[in-house]
Amino acid sequence: MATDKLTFDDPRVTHNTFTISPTKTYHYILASPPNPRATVLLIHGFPDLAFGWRYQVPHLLSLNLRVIVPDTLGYGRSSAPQDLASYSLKSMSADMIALASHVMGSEKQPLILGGHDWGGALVWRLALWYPSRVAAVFSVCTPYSPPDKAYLSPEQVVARLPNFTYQLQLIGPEVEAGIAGEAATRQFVNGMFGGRTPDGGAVFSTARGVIFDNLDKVGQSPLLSPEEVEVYVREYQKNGMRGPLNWYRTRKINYEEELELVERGRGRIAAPSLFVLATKDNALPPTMSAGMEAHFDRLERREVEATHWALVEAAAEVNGHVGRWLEGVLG
Ligand SMILES: O=C(NCCCc1ccccc1)N[C@H]1CC[C@H](OCc2c(F)cccc2F)CC1
Repeated sequence: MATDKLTFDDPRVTHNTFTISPTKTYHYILASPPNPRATVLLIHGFPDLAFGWRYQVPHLLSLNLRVIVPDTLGYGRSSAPQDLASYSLKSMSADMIALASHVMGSEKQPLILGGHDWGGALVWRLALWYPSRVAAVFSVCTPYSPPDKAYLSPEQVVARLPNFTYQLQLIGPEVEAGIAGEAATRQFVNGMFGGRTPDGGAVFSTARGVIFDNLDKVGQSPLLSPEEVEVYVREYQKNGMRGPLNWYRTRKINYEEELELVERGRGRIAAPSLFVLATKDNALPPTMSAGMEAHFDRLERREVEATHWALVEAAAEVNGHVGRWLEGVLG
């Protein structure tokens, strides 16, 4: 099926803001059918935006679902607070529940969570922190990993998972300083979304992170139209890269906050869950999800032939898997 996608100012959606505190406002896209049977909250990853779910929103609308899609903390038209603690998964889980409660009001309809990449890591933690609020949860690309019983530094994680080596660069000052302003952001977006240099060079690799020498030679992304690249460039001007990169700087805070879950023996997800694996995602390779079903009561696993950008590259397949799974969940 030809996969319909939203434009940024699509008439089928509204753009809204929700203020949590004086320093924390979220911008979110809302798509509401007349009598929705459930609400889906979609959480994007790095380096993305609410706009990153543009191929999924029309399909979910067609299933008579209301869809809430925020720019997550640090991104787009949402706030990028200075304090690192605001970017912990526990803190952002509370923000997402507050946003969903605000939109759903007193309605007692099911809340379904969907995440991609870092948004996948967040929806798994939301299911742990708010089990009574979450009717079902799906993640594209990001497997579930239970809260750590012992602290592992980023360096120790990389020793175990070499595919995360790029995170050592993202935690540091280089990308925050080097990807600023329209030109560098345009090169970064084209490169992160598959653009290559004339001799086929990449702008990013999991082993090296951002390859700055290739930035000014990168061509057009094969996954985004030039107009879509300009959406990312425009939306990234307000906050820059500090907010997005802060998600990589909260390992210690996440560990300390999540000890509470370990102590209460809450590392298991009871809600109906779906994991959609991307066979060519070299940041989150298939090996990482081995054995994750041990932590679930009801996990469905599917896979799509795609790189990290499965939401775009395999939009119809992702929509098909999520749609069929939702029909089973909603009955
Ligand atoms: O860094 C991320 N995405 C950027 C990908 C950039 C890219 C663009 C284009 C092509 C390839 C790559 N994602 C994060 C998402 C959360 C993950 O942390 C949670 C976690 C663990 F810590 C341990 C075990 C499993 C687990 F999911 C860590 C990677």
